[in-house]
Amino acid sequence: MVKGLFITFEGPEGAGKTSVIQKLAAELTEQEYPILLTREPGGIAIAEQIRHVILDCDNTEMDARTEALLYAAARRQHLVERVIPALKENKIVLCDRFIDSSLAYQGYARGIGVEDVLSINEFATEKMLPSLTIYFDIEPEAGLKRIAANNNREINRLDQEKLDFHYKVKEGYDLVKEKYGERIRVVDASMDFESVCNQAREVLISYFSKHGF
Ligand SMILES: Nc1ncnc2c1ncn2[C@@H]1O[C@H](COP(=O)(O)OP(=O)(O)OP(=O)(O)O)[C@@H](O)[C@H]1O
Ligand SMILES: Cc1cn([C@H]2C[C@H](O)[C@@H](COP(=O)(O)O)O2)c(=O)[nH]c1=O
Repeated sequence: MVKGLFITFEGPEGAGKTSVIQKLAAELTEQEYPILLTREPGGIAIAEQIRHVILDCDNTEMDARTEALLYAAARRQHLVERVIPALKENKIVLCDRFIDSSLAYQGYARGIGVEDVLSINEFATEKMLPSLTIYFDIEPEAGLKRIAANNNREINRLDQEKLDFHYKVKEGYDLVKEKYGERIRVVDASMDFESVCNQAREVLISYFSKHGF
């Protein structure tokens, strides 16, 4: 039986998801919450290899459906190998991106269709969804500026898409928020780092206490 909490973090490029989750995961672990921090695509060896194929290839001509299938394949392996076993051990799994990224990026921004991308992902996940998603809300240009200002961050194939694409990603997320509003909480990610951490921490702690943690 699956017992823990499965919580995901979503948003456009450079919204601050990774930085905020890393800080909060360290704090919450210190406070003895049973946290597992992981990411998509990746988190385990096979999925990290798939990440490399999707994001680090020189081939800018990767077919949109191939891309969608690769994300779904990485998701499947990560779910069965890492997420589900941790949930069975009653852990709180914090995952940097999940299915909503596929719906926004591949389904909407690439133009494959949100319903088609949902359907291959339902096959991959056997319809498993997170119970809570924290959405980092920021204008695409502001997020991209943050990435450009950080010389240490790798720039991947999707970061390099035109600004238009990133605006479509945001529109895709708007559809996702309409469709799954009951599990999605929005934080204002345009604020300074400490304020964004405070907003996300508040959502998490109140969710944990409502769910027996
Ligand atoms: N609130 C903030 N204000 C200013 N800069 C920030 C803020 N949060 C994060 N940053 C910086 O912005 C950059 C992008 O942050 P981060 O990698 O955490 O974003 P992300 O949402 O995980 O991006 P991506 O999904 O594209 O990997 C980093 O250089 C980080 O230090
Ligand atoms: C899970 C997932 C991710 N993406 C995109 C979003 C980002 O451009 C990269 C992941 O890089 P990050 O630095 O770890 O955020 O992949 C996507 O298009 N579809 C997905 O399902």
